Amino acid sequence: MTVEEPADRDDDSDATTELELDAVYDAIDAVGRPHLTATELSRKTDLTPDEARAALEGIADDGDIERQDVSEVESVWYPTDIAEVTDRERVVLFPDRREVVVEHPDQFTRAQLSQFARLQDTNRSGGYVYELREEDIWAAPHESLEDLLATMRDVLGERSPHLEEWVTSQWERARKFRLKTHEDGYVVLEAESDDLMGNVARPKLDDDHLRAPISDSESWVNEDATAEIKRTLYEAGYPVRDDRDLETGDAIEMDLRLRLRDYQQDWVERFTEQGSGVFVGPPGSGKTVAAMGAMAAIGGETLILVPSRELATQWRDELVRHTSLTDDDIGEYHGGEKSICPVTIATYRTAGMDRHRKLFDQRKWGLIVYDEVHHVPSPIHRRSADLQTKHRLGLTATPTRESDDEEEIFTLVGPPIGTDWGKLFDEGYVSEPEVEIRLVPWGNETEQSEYSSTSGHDRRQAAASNTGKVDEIRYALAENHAAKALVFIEYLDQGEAISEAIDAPFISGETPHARREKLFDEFRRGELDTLVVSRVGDEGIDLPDAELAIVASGLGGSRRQGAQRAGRTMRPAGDARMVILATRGTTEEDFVRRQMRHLASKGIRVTETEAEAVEPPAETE
Ligand SMILES: Nc1ncnc2c1ncn2[C@@H]1O[C@H](COP(=O)(O)OP(=O)(O)OP(=O)(O)O)[C@@H](O)[C@H]1O
Repeated sequence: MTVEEPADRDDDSDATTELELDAVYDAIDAVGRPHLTATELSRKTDLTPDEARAALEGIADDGDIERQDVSEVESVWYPTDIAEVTDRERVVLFPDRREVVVEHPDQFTRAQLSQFARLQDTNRSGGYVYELREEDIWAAPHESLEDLLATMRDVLGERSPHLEEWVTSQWERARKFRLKTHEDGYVVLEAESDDLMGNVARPKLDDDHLRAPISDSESWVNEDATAEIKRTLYEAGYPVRDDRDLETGDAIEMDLRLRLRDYQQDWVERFTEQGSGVFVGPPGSGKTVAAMGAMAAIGGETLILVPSRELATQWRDELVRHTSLTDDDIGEYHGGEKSICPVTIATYRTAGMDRHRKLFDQRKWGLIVYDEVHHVPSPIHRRSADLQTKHRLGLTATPTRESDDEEEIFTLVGPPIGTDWGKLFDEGYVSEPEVEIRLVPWGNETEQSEYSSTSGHDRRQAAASNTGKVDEIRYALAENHAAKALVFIEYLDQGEAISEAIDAPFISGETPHARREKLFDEFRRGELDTLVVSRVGDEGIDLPDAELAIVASGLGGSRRQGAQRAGRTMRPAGDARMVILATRGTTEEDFVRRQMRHLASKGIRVTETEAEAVEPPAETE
């Protein structure tokens, strides 16, 4: 069969046309089966059949595709590694729904997407569905609209004028109002236009917020109501930029004793430029050290807010260890101690109490650091968000709270910085945990019928306490026999039972402080390789590092705990693994899947397996 060369073809044109391997994969996709003929390829490209055949031969010479003669005149061509086509990352955009479906996204793609979209769903065959919402664009950590659009085009692989128009309007919407300090020292709310001030701000804010108009687009505001003003306008769809010029406290001389990693240096630079922000990174990724870098860069009096006294002591130790500060420079302010110094560490609870409030409010802090900042929006801690400070820095691994007021954190404290977890995993600063959901059968019929006949909390507890999980725990421990393992449980009696079944100590909120620290130290020193822990391990207490976390029950009421527990195995040490047990066919299974979608949206690899009640593998020496 001869194929006429098209008349307009230049006679000495080279017949073997350069063809991208991707174009072959696209054509294979299009024909819908894992191979194609040269004729089919020419139909999907602008090549003649002869050119297509010559191009395929060229690619086959590189070893990327193989040829199979199927008749005298016809051959089929197929990828050497079929996975190259089936597991290839593919991005499909639905602009009208503002949805992005990604097949097999790689780590970096997921990290990029998490900067301007939220993961809505995943399916078992590696499909991820992301949605772009207003608040995602408002909170995007990019410095300019061009940077944000560049990231989007990089991920989407195409330009969508319709979508970009919407993103631009949302980006601009987040810059319609700002708070600033007038040269005479009072605080002003400035709108981009008279209409916005007249039709949006003034109707929604009252005399407690606005003292008096200064012009048609500016109002003098009540300094103590700035957090309220920001929240009210945010809820009206207008995030407020906070450019107030607040004094820093007395200068503090402070040097870091360790070199900041490049990404930490980048975080600190972006923070000092922006004036506020939240370092979002996996546990163990160096947020605390980066915060010390910010303290040294700002050089003003610093208030550090933490969720518990244990963490206050830990911060003091880390500051003395990593900086030139001495114990005398650092004060602690909580139930146990009341001293205010150039660097003061206090608990959220104390900072939220009226009788202590004036002490904090009368000081012009140069910097406030909110450690575990996902605490701030809850009622007790919201008050601390009003404290006068020039710079506001949040630290968190999980900017999501049960009530989903993630945006609150970024409104109250500042935009996210450093959400690209992909790079942190790639550079090995944090070992990416492998999170595995294991669906476990019931231990016996009685438990299953108990579950079916109960509801609410009892039903959840029945699924969580399924004794079928004990075998699976033994199996997981035996599979990872060398790893140091933490077994998380939700219910105390389940903890006792598992502790006995696997002969490992059980630590709960009822364990005396001294015994708890003793067991943690033995675990850290390797004298113990397995501990069973209750919610005491969620946060506030610095759990020892572990390579394996088994969540037998209680991913808790929130995604935060799920991520926090994943974080326990994320320390930059060896292969971090997290196994989550859920009783098959119960609400626990659905619940766990939802938790894991959140982790997957932050770039963590989540897989799912069916656990069969089998004998644990024999111990290998
Ligand atoms: N630039 C650095 N150079 C050397 N070690 C570092 C650096 N940054 C962090 N580390 C070490 O890595 C470990 C984790 O750091 P850090 O406590 O800052 O992480 P984190 O994100 O705050 O952890 P968590 O979320 O659990 O609080 C610490 O032992 C710290 O000393």
